[in-house]
Amino acid sequence: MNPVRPMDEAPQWSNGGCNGSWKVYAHGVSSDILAMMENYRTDDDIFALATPWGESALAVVRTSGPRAVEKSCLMFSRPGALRAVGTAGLVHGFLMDRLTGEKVDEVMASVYREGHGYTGEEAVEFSCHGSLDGIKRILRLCADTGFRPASPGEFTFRAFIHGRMDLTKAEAVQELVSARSSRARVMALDRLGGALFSRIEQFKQQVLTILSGIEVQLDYAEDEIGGDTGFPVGESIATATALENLAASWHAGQLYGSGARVVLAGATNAGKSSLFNLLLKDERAIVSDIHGTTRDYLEVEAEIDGIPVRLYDTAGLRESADTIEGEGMRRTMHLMEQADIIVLVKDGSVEKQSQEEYIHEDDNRLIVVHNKSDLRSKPLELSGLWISVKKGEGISALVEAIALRLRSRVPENGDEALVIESNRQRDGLYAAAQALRRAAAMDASGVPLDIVAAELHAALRSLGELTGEVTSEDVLERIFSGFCVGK
Ligand SMILES: Nc1nc2c(c(=O)[nH]1)N(C=O)[C@@H](CNc1ccc(C(=O)N[C@@H](CCC(=O)O)C(=O)O)cc1)CN2
Ligand SMILES: Nc1nc2c(ncn2[C@@H]2O[C@H](COP(=O)(O)OP(=O)(O)OP(=O)(O)O)[C@@H](O)[C@H]2O)c(=O)[nH]1
Ligand SMILES: [Mg+2]
Repeated sequence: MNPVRPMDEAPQWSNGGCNGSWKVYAHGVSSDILAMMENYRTDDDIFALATPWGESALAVVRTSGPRAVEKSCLMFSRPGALRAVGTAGLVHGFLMDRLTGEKVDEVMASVYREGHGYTGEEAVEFSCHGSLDGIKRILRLCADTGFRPASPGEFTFRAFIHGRMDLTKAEAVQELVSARSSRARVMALDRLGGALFSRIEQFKQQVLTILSGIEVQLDYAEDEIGGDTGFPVGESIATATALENLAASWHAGQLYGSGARVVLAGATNAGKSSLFNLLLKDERAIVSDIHGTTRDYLEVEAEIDGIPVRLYDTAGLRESADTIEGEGMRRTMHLMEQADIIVLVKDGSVEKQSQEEYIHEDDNRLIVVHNKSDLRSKPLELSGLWISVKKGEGISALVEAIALRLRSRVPENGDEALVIESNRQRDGLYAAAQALRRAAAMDASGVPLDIVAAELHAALRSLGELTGEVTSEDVLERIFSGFCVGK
């Protein structure tokens, strides 16, 4: 066994950040759904590091559960002061190891009583000094005191179970944490504030109105055959269209939330690495006049005109017998396959380009740029943009072209101001819209109203699943397991 362990190795009950996979097994829990859920229960007390695993000014260790205050008292120097807190309050004191009498850290404890705070159950948060060893010690103290390490998203899960938020708000919490652009953050904050929830409630009301109109007819006109059923086709189609518009906002949500892949590719020596450096305003990539300088690709997170992008500098494409260069080119081809935009950089100072056989110029993801315009007295009348990385010319036009191309891939979502990000929400909205369209089509072809009504119930169910009013354990597991531990 290697006795040397890196100081920053995450302790066993921390996943070292987001998207870890803790497995904690439930034994006998309250409601039906909870009983089915493997990793989440609400009858015990949980703890987690809520801040990143790393040295920091402060670190927050949070706890929650029916006996969180009582348990916290066991490891706090001023249990009386903790117990005396009303609905919520802040107490200064020391974390102590009861068994050894050891003073573990000086902290501020935030106390929330049942019915208050984020989770809506008893909770105590400790703001500690952010040293790695200190954090490790505090997490061990929590475990020794009888708290259980939280699963990903378990605090938010509890907030949902205790009715503090619906599923659209819970999803917004994680979308807010992982927002990669200010637009994505603002949109997530909007959803956290209930904008999406209210919109869905409005849709539900519309469907309910249609449904109640039908049910009146079902009750009173059972023996009437044929004729106008009075099904509101116009309203149904209008609601379906509005649902589809909101669903289509997913594309914008993805663009601003997850971003796009922009790959710089082309012949060797064209100036890809030079352009990469210029766009990042940082000498990240090696530049030289030797063909085949870049071999391993470079990858950097950037923002282009408010859109988060992952920018790649790749190995140049040319005929080469060098096996390492060949591997680099194979990786370039792979990145090009996955790209949202390929900026094809050509050396504008030479006639014959080596990349031509590797790239289909009719690919609609392609933006062609001719570099080194400074070496030509008059640029050739070629399609594509002319730039000079050396002189910094044409760069803003290129950036604009990239942003424009990315935005053009996002369909219009009517006058819908809301934007969604989650695939689940998109699918649910489309499902509801389809049910409404089916209902309208059925009515038009003379299908009996009670069968038409079943489609409207299906639409309501899809909408109810979005807020979590109707749910199943696997939906909940899927949503919360994608969260950070500690959120
Ligand atoms: N320390 C800390 N900061 C945090 C969180 C947290 O859990 N703890 N949050 C977690 O993500 C977010 C804030 N979410 C929260 C939501 C409600 C309440 C709360 O105590 N509500 C009061 C009502 C407040 C009011 O009336 O304005 C209550 O329930 O009594 C606290 C945090 C971001 N910052
Ligand atoms: N005159 C001129 N030279 C440039 C310009 N841009 C890049 N160069 C030069 O062209 C050479 C190749 O640049 P790189 O950025 O390394 O080219 P690359 O496309 O990354 O090449 P590989 O990594 O080999 O595929 C270097 O000597 C650069 O200084 C430009 O706009 N004008
Ligand atoms: Mg290069």
